[in-house]
Amino acid sequence: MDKKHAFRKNISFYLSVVFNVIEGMLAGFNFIVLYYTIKALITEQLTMSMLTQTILLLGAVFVIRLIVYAFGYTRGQIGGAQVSRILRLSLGDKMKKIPLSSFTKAQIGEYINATTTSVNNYENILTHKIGDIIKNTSFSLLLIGFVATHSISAGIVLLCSGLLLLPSLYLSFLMVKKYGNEKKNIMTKNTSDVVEYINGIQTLRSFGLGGVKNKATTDSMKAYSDISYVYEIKVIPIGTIFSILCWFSLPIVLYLAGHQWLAGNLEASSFFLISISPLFTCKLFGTLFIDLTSYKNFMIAKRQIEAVLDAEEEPSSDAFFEPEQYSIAFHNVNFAYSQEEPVLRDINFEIGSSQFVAIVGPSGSGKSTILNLITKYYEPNRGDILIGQQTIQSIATEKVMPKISMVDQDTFLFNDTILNNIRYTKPEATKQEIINAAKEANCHDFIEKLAYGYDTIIGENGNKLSGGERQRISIARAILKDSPILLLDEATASLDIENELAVKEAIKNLLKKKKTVVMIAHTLSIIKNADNILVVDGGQIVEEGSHQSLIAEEGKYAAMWKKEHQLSIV
Ligand SMILES: Nc1ncnc2c1ncn2[C@@H]1O[C@H](COP(=O)(O)OP(=O)(O)OP(=O)(O)O)[C@@H](O)[C@H]1O
Repeated sequence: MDKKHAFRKNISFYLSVVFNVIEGMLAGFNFIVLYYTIKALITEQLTMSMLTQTILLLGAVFVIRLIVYAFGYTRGQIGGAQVSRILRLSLGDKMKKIPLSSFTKAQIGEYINATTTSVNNYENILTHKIGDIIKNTSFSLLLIGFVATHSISAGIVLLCSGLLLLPSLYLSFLMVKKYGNEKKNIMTKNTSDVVEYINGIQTLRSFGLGGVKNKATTDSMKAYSDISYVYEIKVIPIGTIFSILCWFSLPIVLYLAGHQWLAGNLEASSFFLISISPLFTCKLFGTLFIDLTSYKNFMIAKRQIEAVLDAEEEPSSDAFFEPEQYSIAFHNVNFAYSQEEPVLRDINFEIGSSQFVAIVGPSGSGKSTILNLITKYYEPNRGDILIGQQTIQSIATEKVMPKISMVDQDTFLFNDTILNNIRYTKPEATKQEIINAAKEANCHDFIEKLAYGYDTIIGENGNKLSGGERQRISIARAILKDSPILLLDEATASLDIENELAVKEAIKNLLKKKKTVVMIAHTLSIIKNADNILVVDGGQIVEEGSHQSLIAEEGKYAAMWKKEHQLSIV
């Protein structure tokens, strides 16, 4: 869906504009009726029947106005809701196309604000602000026009007081541009910080950094309240000065109308009408100033939505991807998360279809990055990655991902039942298939012991489960998905002995399946039988071979093996 279509207004919106103009006119009509009643009173022509007719007329206008208001309001609400629905769908659609590498901490705040606050604000412009602005403008113009038919000079004064809106709005728009944008940026950062804070609340509390001591979040909240204060401080004086200047129209109009009346050029009823008109116009102009400033402010929301809709998309491709076999190859692959720091340098390896290859190496050496490139979370800066002899850079992520199962260190679980969490990778799976996968993943027994078994809701990101249990659920997902490539990031070192053994057993069951397996191993005993072991250090493959050959080589791998065994003896 293109950007133009996402913001396109609909017939309901335009109808609400028409109804708002009519409502503004009808509000002015009351004023005119009042004028003729007063005129009849002053000229002593007011009779009971005339008064009754006037009241009936006002009653009828009131009912018509009520109907027009109801229609205008409902149309405006429906129109606005339809636009924001299309906007939300467009944003959701866009999110699917944005490369995963763009979901950085800063961008997350931007995306959350764009899809929530900004869409709400933009909807508010359509459903309330535009209608109010149109209504008040048409009422003001009708009033000024009516006054001008009795006294041109008074009409000009009222018009001039209205025109004071132009310089005032120019100044307030400058403030909105300066501080409104800054406010938006701070709010975006604030959202990112709050998301990070909530995600890390357990860790923060364990270090006693929960409340006010969490400086980053507190600072960002303070920065937001500071900028909001500065913004108000800058805009309020402009509105106040405008109001004061606008109210000068009252004595001037009084003087002009009085002068005309004394000279016998104005009827008493017209004098009365003209003298009270500034009371209405000043109120209307004040409201217009506030509404137009808010309108400008809300337009920042529109730009924030536009920025997300304009974000660079992953290159799409119609290329076919159904390889006959699932070998994986890296040819001279170079990669850096940021330009200054290369993470992988000239990586070359071949993994035959259905082979089991392990990657080992020190922390930060680039092991997970290799998996991130196979899953297309990131694209290499140089070199080629091939699956089944097809270069995957030219293939859409959604075509590659179904061929890969990933068992990561950070298992993401939904706040749903265990059954649904496992089923996630194969929505059509039967309960029996899920139970079989859970048995192979070594989690059936602990699930059965839970009060509601497979129907147990596991909490936000599975927080009711232990680390080992979460990992086994993730393995069950991979078993159920049954894709030809399996990427594993084994992280059993942080588990207690019971969980470590259970996870290792589950991994062994997973490895029995005939798949192309790439496994990052943090403990070496589990990969002794791998077809090939890649030893990564400083973003390069420094050794490669079977367990026996690497031990015989007496290099890095042999040293790691020795250390692990010394540790296990201790
Ligand atoms: N998203 C990222 N943005 C920027 N730098 C990153 C990102 N992810 C990893 N890095 C950096 O890239 C380097 C390699 O990280 P990687 O996670 O691939 O190492 P690893 O060998 O898997 O480490 P570990 O065994 O500790 O998981 C590290 O210096 C790390 O700080």
